[in-house]
Amino acid sequence: MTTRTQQAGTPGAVASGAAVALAGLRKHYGEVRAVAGIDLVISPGEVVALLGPNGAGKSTTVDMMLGLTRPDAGEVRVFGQQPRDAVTSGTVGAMLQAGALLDDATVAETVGLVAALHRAPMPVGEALDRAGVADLARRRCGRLSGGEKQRVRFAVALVCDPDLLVLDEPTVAMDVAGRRGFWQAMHAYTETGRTVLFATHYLEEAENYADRVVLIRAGRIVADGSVAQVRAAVSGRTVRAVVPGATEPALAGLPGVTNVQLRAGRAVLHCADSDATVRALLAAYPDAHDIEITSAGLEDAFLALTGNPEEHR
Ligand SMILES: Nc1ncnc2c1ncn2[C@@H]1O[C@H](COP(=O)(O)OP(=O)(O)OP(=O)(O)O)[C@@H](O)[C@H]1O
Repeated sequence: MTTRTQQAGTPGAVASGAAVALAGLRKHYGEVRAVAGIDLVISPGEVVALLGPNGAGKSTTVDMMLGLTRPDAGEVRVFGQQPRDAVTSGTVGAMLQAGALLDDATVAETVGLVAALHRAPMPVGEALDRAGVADLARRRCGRLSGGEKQRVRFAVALVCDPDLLVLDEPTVAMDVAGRRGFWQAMHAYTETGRTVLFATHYLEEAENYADRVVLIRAGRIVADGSVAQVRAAVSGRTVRAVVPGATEPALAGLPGVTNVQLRAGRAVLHCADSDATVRALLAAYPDAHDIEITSAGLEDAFLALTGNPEEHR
């Protein structure tokens, strides 16, 4: 699996040109080690899912990225800026789980207030439209459902027209239709080349909407790559084929093969690198046929990589 993490703790790793650069990031809360050394570089235009079990350190990482929590060690840059500067300049927009909304303000007033704080906001109407809350513009925030509040928080994040959107579990409290609408809106936004980092528990959201998945366990990154790479890192892939004339030792010698079973000419090859295996298989056995390649789901990968978490010490 390709790993895109940077050299641990190197200040130079908060590299130029990156949308987000985290280097050697650590955070304790008393005895609890919430983040235990995270190095991560996100390029402009990437859509990245931060996945991990409860208490893995996702929110703490996001908070440090936004300047809401100060790291004990390490560095954060967002488009080359300190997190707080990036937030105040409107370079980054955030949608947090518990982002406060004023009960007595209407939706349009709420989004307008945030727009007024920024130098180059998008028109309030456009932010409401994009977030799918234009029909709620005159409703007081105190009278919104949980899912509607989430969409208003999305409009608040969008209105500063940020280059980077940071979303902490954005679809919590949304129903199926709300979730679908939310991701359609997100997709439209990312098509404009913006960078998005979202923390989620929903594996299918990572699978469907992220270019890249970063898996966190006990405050550390345990996998980083495309969905396909993260899946393959856990279990590899299985190649099944009918291979006339093959023997087990010959198949075991093909590149990328970790295990072979051969029965009645039908081979089952467990592979660390199925692309290399299939190329070599066809080169050595041009008559091989009925080839199938399967991989584990992201859920299998998630469970394998995030099981047995270490103590938070
Ligand atoms: N303000 C705090 N004070 C004390 N401990 C905290 C605080 N915030 C987080 N923690 C602890 O730090 C660890 C990481 O928490 P964090 O909220 O970052 O995880 P998470 O991956 O976002 O979890 P979840 O998926 O449950 O939201 C947990 O053990 C949590 O209890």
